[in-house]
Amino acid sequence: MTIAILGAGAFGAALAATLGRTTDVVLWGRNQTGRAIARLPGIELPETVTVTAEIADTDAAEVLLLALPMQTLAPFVDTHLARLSGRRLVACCKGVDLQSGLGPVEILARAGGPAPAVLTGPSFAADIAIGLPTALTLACTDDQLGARLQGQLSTPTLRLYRTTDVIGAELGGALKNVIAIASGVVIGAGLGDSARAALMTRGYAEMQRLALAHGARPETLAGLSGFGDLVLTCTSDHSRNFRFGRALGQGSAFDPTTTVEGAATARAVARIAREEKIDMPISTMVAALVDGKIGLTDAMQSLLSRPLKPE
Ligand SMILES: NC(=O)C1=CN([C@@H]2O[C@H](COP(=O)(O)OP(=O)(O)OC[C@H]3O[C@@H](n4cnc5c(N)ncnc54)[C@H](OP(=O)(O)O)[C@@H]3O)[C@@H](O)[C@H]2O)C=CC1
Ligand SMILES: O=C(CO)COP(=O)(O)O
Repeated sequence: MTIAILGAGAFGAALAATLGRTTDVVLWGRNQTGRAIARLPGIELPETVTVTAEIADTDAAEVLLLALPMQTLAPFVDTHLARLSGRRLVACCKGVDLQSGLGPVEILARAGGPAPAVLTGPSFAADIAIGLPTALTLACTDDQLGARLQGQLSTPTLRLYRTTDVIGAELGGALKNVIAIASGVVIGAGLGDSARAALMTRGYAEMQRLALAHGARPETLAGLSGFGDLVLTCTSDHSRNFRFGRALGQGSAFDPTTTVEGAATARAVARIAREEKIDMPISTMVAALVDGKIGLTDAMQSLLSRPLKPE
């Protein structure tokens, strides 16, 4: 069996590194030259991994993993619709499309074919790539197909759990990035670990509020793709979303070429919350902060002065 990975960034390359230990992999990057991965330096890919900039090299693969930043997924699918049509597709991105408000699986469904899946959960690319133990969620509405993918995409160090709750898995992965930015802001502004714990907990409450309103199951939010990834991303310096938030909190500069999924997702979530009248104060505040519509002091004041209420 051959697995193709579209997107030779950090996550795509990490998946290639681990999957290449048990199967043949084609890793495609639009600007890729040679085998070194610019966004995951120092990783040597196994010989079983073919690295290419020619997308036609992915045409024979049985499964296609799309490891692209969320806001590039819809234009990518539209551009390559004929090539993706009818294929077995797995989204490996976290976020909500700003233009449509859709998650990655609904976007992949435009290509027709078998039910698309999403692979999400707590994992840093660098950990996966060097074979540290990692557990992720594979969500697919078709459980038979999900079971097959679970087997095909698990490796001795990458353990996949399976669910049919695609909405829950997608929204957990998308929303935790927004809360991770907020956690970074709290730490960057010197507000302390207690404030971060409060924010993570209330952030989790609002993740559940939105996800359950969209039909997600509570146990999915409590699992790897929700709570698990929230904990990892809000507490680790390895997270780009956390570091971006910390820079905001410190008032320092941040490299604009870094992928920070939570920024656009915060805007999308703030709009959905407004339209659907769902109370999402932290995500709404992150969107306003990211867009420079509110300052840090006012944002904190606004969160702390909300009416007291039952937990
Ligand atoms: N990194 C991680 O630890 C993890 C990441 N993820 C998720 O994986 C997804 C991808 O992130 P990640 O790999 O880290 O991001 P990176 O920034 O490391 O890489 C993004 C890759 O996407 C490519 N790309 C961007 N736009 C396009 C486009 N329009 N067409 C084709 N290729 C494009 C970039 O190519 P170029 O370099 O040419 O711009 C780059 O190779 C995100 O949703 C992220 O949340 C999930 C779990 C872990
Ligand atoms: O999703 C991730 C960990 O599960 C990676 O987090 P960042 O995108 O914040 O680096």
